[in-house]
Amino acid sequence: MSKPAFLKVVLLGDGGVGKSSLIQRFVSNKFDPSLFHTIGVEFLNKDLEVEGERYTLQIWDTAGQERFKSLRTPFYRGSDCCLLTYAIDDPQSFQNVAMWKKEFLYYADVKDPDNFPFVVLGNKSDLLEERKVNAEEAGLWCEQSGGLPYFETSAKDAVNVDRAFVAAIQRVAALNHASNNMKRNDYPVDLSKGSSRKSGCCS
Ligand SMILES: Nc1nc2c(ncn2[C@@H]2O[C@H](COP(=O)(O)OP(=O)(O)OP(=O)(O)O)[C@@H](O)[C@H]2O)c(=O)[nH]1
Repeated sequence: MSKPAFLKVVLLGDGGVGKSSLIQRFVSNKFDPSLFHTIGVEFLNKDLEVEGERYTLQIWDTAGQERFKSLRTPFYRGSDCCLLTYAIDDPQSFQNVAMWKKEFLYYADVKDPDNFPFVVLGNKSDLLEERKVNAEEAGLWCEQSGGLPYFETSAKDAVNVDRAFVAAIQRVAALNHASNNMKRNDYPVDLSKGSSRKSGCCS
């Protein structure tokens, strides 16, 4: 059996939007309402299978508070995907999603920023009464930012958390598949170049 593919996943977003809680829900299926702010960065691993492929995810939880910026940014490099998180009861955290995307792209130094697999999460969807960011507005922003997948999640009630992580993996897989296809599509072109060179040389 082939080894699982290793993917580094990083969660970014303002302090208190629920990044640690989402990871805890996804990895351990638990919710701890007394979680305290993350200091710096931490990571957890999770193995799972998506569409017949095995993956080991290394999920990086970062501290969203501004004072921890210099501690978290060195860990963005080498990420395969990034979950940009806000809380639906916190409009400032939604405004800051663009800033988080920019910060990630600046420090992660990715090859193809326009096609990097981001997924956007509007967390705390259980707080319906306190909602201040509507789903349409968030969906529109994602659409205008290159068609980023968007999920409203609740780490508390276990809503859409698995789906969001799986969507992130599928996005990475689709992009890898597209680039492999591109390499395969290049192949006949190279061959034909080779054969024309060859014929040039020998005629
Ligand atoms: N109602 C509700 N509360 C949540 C949810 N997710 C997290 N919380 C609460 O929000 C608070 C902050 O959650 P954390 O997971 O620590 O947030 P964080 O984004 O990791 O915060 P930093 O470590 O400071 O960056 C905690 O009190 C959580 O219990 C959710 O889906 N619904």
